[in-house]
Amino acid sequence: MERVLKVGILALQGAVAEHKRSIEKAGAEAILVKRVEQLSELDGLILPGGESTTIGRLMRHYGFMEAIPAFYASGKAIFGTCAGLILLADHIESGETAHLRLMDMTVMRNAFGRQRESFETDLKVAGVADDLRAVFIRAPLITSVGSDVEVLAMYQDEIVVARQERLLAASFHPELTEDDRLHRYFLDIIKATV
Ligand SMILES: NC(=O)CC[C@H](N)C(=O)O
Repeated sequence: MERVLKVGILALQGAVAEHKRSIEKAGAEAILVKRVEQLSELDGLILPGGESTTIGRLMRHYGFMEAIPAFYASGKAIFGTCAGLILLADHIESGETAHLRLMDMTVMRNAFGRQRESFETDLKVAGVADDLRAVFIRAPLITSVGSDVEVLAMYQDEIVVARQERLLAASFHPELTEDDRLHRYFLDIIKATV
């Protein structure tokens, strides 16, 4: 029998409980991660949405800036949503947010401006769904990607879901809907690593 995957959710700030619920619904065990020592028991890690500057500051304080790249280098998978996507990026346009520089892409924070602070839409996500429900809240955009990054979804000519090997990034909040297909896709990425 397949063992149950253990997926950590970085629980320093942000939409933590919602990701826990989605991961459990998708059939894996969710572990709230507050200390770097917990990473060793995980098969994969989610960086949630929230406030990227705050999360980045706390990550630096608690040693995650070194521990998460080491976790990735050991062959594990990471999924960043919204603020979590910002934290994965190699480069952030303007601003001094501390970030991990793991994924070869440039992002712009709060890219939709004040008029469209939050909205919902259905997205076609390659290999995942033709109509994934996506909730955007003060969302970032991916403004450019390197050659190793696969673009999985666009919204009005802008990149909103991308993957680089075992890194997955979405600019919206997949954990705020009942639609858990992107979490299941992440579990499939993890399964290929264990
Ligand atoms: N919902 C979110 O995660 C928003 C991200 C937030 N605007 C930031 O830049 O950190």
